[in-house]
Order: sequence, then structure tokens, then C-alpha cells
Amino acid sequence: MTVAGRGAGARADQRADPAELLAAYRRGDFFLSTAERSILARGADTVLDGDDIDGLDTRLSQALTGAAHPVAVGVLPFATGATGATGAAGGEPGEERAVARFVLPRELWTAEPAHGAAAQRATRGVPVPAEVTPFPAPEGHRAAVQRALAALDESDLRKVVLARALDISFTAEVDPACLLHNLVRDNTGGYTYAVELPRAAAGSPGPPGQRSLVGASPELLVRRSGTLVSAHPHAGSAPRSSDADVDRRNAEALLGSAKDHAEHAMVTEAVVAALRPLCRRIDVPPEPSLMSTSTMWHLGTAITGELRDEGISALRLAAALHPTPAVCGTPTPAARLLVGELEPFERDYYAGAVGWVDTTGDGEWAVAIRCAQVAERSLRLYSGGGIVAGSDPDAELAETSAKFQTLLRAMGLDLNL
Ligand SMILES: C=C(O[C@H]1C=CC=C(C(=O)O)[C@@H]1O)C(=O)O
Repeated sequence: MTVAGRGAGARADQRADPAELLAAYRRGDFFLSTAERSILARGADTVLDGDDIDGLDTRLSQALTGAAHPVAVGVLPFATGATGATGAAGGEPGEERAVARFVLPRELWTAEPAHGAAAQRATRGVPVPAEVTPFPAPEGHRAAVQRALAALDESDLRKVVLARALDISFTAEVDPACLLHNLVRDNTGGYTYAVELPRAAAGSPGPPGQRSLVGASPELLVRRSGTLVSAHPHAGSAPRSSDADVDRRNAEALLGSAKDHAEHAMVTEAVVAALRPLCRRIDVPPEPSLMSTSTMWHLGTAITGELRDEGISALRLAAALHPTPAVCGTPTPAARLLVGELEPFERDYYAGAVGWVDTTGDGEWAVAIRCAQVAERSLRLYSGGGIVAGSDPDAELAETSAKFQTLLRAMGLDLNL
């Protein structure tokens, strides 16, 4: 693979072999494989971070003018804007909050999707964990779902997405490249990604040092290509099964579930409400479709539209949509507050977004779910599910366990937690 570096005759868009691109990924790089392409970005000519996405968008378009490559890659946290997940301005004094981070890379390659190439290769070994700790414990998640159901009953809240985490520690270093390789191999569709996160500050919870977010998400937050805008919200879930009959029955039950359709409709409505004022035309299929990953069935709605104003970048579109009720709830402010109250951890970049934007404003942002935050010798996996009237605490717990399988399989772990 030829290296594109500044001063080394770099072209803006170096095409590479997808297998080589995946094999070249190392901790600290940005990698994203979609159904259309793979992107690998390395090094940083410029790093921009902060809370105010619109302000960052302006700074990015200035920085991109004359940059080595016409693309910025980045990550958005779950809680963007001036308020954190709890809704309290700025969070607690001295508390480190996750902020959006963009990199104008020194080196950039694109290739065909990497999934096919990875399927030809063996899985890569991930060390055996020393300890696996669900956070909260299963009982705690059931109790949180019960409290969410009470809130749905007593207030105008219609949906809230509650997540739990799995903390996994190792005695040896975990290489995010192995996880990424296995995720690309196992997930032939969707968005498989690895992105460097800002270093945890000394004194903040969790291990200090380099951290990456690695995952395989089925969900497109937004893509912009010229005036064409697309979003593909997913909500409503059932587990896949290795038994073909059970697998088919799970899919049929999901397609026939009024509760899952209601849970899904709230996401589609919110996405359409955010996009409609920005579009001269918007197309929304009347019914969601059945979508699949290697571990889950979902309901998904592919929404497309034509923008009125090409001046609105993919990043601004992402900010207008995020967080959708697929990861937060309806109405958003009440759901955000409840997430902060009921989840015993900060989401940081889980349920945020990973993607890119270029000089023309085109770009693509995936919802950062089915992921793990990877430090040197520890991982935190995240998994959440939408709670609506009629949700059952045991079924919700089982749904988060099933969603953990995306990462657990990539680690070669047969665990049901
Ligand atoms: C919040 C997650 O999934 C979302 C995406 C698809 C289906 C979902 C659900 O059925 O609850 C969630 O909205 C997650 O995987 O952590």
C-alpha cells in the first residue's frame, strides 16, 4: 500500500486494497467501513474539539481549506451542546465531559468495503479476560426498567432508551485492531468503526491513556451527498438464533409486534420532523422493513430527502438529528434527564456518532452503538434498548444481553450476561 503523506506526493483520495487497509489499521487511527467504502485516516494535521457543533462546523470548513486532504473524521459524544447527559449545564464542577473531536488527518486512504476481504481471513485472537463485570448487575437493569415504566405512566415521557455496560479487564494488552478485524469479518453490512478518543484526564474515572471506540453499528444517523440526504433509523429488536426456525419466528414476531412498531415510529417521526424543514422533498416508506445484523433483527426505515440548501453540511445535519429517540427517547429533554438518573455510568461516546465530513459538506455519520471503549488493558462494552409502555423488564434485560453479542463474539467470548 502506498503511503499518502503531506509532501510525499499525496493525492487527496488515495485508493487502496480493502484487505490492506484493514490490516494497516493500528491504535490511534480512524477506520470506517460502510456498504460503499472503507476509510483509513492516520495522524493529525489539525485537531478540533468542543461542545458547540455548529461552531465546530464553521472552524472545520475554514481548517479544511488548503488542508492536505479534503476530509475531516470525527466522533460526537452522546451528550452534545451546552448541557450534559443530566441536562445540568457543564456537569459537576471538575468533572471531565466527553466532547466532539475532529481530526484533519495527515494520511488518508479509501478502498472498497472491507467486509468481503476480511471474510477470507481467519479471526484474530483477543486475550482471555481476567474479569467481566456487568454494570449495573442484571437486577439493577431490571429495576431501572421498572422505574422507567413508572415514569412513562406518570409523565408525558413516551420512550426512554436505557443502557448498561460490561467492564472487562485483562492482564495483557488488548489490541483494538484485532477487535476491528473480527467485527468487520462478522458484520457484512452496516458501519464498522474504530476511532481514537480524547485521552482520559488524570483523576477522571477509568484508566488514563489512549482510548479507542470500536464497534459495528447497523444504524445510519445521516448521510449527505450533494443535495441528497439519507437517514436509516433502527428501533425495535429481536435476537438472531442459530436455529433457523427460531430465527425466522423471532423475525416474524418482531414484524408483528405492536410495541416494537410503536417504539420504532417514535424514532422515524423525530427524524422526519428534524429533516422536513430542511428538505424540499422527503420520502418516508409507510412501514418499516426487517433489517438484520449477525446478532440482531431490527425494524428500520430508510428515509431520503432533497435538501433545500446545500449550505448545510453533513455534520450540521447530524447535530440537528442527534440524539434521536433510537438512543435517547421522546420527548428528548425528559428522556435525557431520566437516562442521567437511571444509568450508573456516563455514556461518553456510546450512542454518539462516528463519521466524516468533507470540504463540500458531504459526509456520513453512523450511530455509535454496538461498541466498546477500548483502553490498554480494559474494555467497556455498552448496550441499550428502548423502553415504551408495555416493555417487560426481563425481555429488556435479554435484549441488552443479545446486543452485547456483537462485541462478545468479536472477542471470541461465549457469555450471556
Ligand atoms: C441503543 C441501541 O440500539 C438502538 C438501535 C436499534 C434498536 C434499538 C432498540 O430496539 O431498542 C435501539 O433503539 C444499542 O444497541 O445500544
